[in-house]
Amino acid sequence: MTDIWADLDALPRPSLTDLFDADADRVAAWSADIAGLHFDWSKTHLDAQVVDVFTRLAEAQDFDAHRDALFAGSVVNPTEGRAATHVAERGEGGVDDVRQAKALHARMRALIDAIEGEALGPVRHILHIGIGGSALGPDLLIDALGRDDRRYDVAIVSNVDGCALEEAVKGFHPKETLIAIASKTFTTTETLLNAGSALEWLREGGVEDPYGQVIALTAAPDKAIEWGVDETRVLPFAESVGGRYSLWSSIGFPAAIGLGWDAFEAMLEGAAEMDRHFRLADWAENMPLRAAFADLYYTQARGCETRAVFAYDERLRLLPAYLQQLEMESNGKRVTADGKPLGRVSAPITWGGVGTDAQHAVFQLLHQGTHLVPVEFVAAIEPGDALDEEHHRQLLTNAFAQGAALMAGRRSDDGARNYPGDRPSATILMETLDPRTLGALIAFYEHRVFANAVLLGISPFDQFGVELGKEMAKAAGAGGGDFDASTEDLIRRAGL
Ligand SMILES: O=P(O)(O)OC[C@H]1O[C@](O)(CO)[C@@H](O)[C@@H]1O
Repeated sequence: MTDIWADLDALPRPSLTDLFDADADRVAAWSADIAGLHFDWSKTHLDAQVVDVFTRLAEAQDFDAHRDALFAGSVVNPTEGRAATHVAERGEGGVDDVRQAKALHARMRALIDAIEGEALGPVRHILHIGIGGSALGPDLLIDALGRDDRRYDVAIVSNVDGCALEEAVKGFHPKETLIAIASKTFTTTETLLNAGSALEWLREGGVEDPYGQVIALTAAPDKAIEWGVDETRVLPFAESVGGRYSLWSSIGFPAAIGLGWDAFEAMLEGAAEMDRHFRLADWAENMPLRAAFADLYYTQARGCETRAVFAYDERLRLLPAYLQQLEMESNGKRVTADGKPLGRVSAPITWGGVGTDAQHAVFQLLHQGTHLVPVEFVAAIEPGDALDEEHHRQLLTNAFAQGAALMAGRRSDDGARNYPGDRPSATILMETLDPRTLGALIAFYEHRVFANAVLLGISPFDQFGVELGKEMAKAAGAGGGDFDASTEDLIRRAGL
């Protein structure tokens, strides 16, 4: 293994323009079309030699066995001793997991039918309360796909800051609002506090039986029932579906009801198509694996501490936030799956924004700063707007021009006007942004995270790093805890 990393460091470092000059077919060689998505990794520094080193790493890390285990529903989360069955939600996992996921989807659909049939009274607004993986996925789906023809007003509340809940219910009528409490564990303090306050809002709005307007989306049905949700309105999902991988399960309820069941199913099908690609494609053509090679090349060989994702599509403005949790909570680890020090850097910091806005804010650093930041552009060929086509033309030309400028740079004797160039970017171009393609896109990112984890020997499906802060917040809230002088002073000043 040591040899592999040493070999990586010893590789020659041709510039991007050298790589293009040396291979007339570079674009075709480093591009792929999968599930309605075009992936162009040609403006990265991947070449045959880099891939060769990482192929040896994949062999040394038994990549195929890990991937098979993921799709078989075997234990791939060793620290918690469980499988990760998000692929089964798309029909691509072990037989029993797929059967269970289908049954639970059927239950979700039946409840949606009942809600649409007004079995729970008239519903016009859906208030989804959850945080992290129980909010970011549904939020992304609804924001991206439900701009024009949302069947219900859907608001997603996560922050414990009461301003978030107050804002969310503005314009909602309590008697026509359904509350969906989304929490895998049903113990998350922010979610339960928001849920309690939402019930109070219903009560104050004249709803006689507020619990009658509440459903739960959870892997802990007993806890939801204990909290007061009627058993018939609990939509369970499997414990083995990780929070940040859960939008395919009942956590996706707001998308399934807000966009319609057909859209939800199309999203699952798009993800399944990407699953099949990841499971079956040879390493040389396997896009999530290839992207992971590039990710690792930049973090391990080029010292990149961050990577930036820019959606050149307003509908995907929540994508960077979604990816932050997916990538950083999964692979932001300092030990290997068996608890030994990693001895290397792990996941880069994911950040980003929306184009073209970001060009006028952060691109200065990308073009001329001292940090090397691999950039990713995500765009759709078909416009989402009905305005003059000049809008979309400018949107796409800007995205493509940024990639070109990062790579080519421009020499000048005037340092301030010199663009060094040779800065990498990758582009994902969708034919059209629809449920199927978005499902495939998200599944691509999931598998890329998994491939990165396997190559580094990390366990991507736990998140112990978030526990300590939660415990200390609880202690502080309960007036206990043994804090440092600074924290004690802040607590005192805030009158807590
Ligand atoms: O769905 P839950 O159990 O409320 O947890 C919410 C989020 O909290 C985390 O555990 C991190 O704090 C995430 O992994 C999860 O998505």
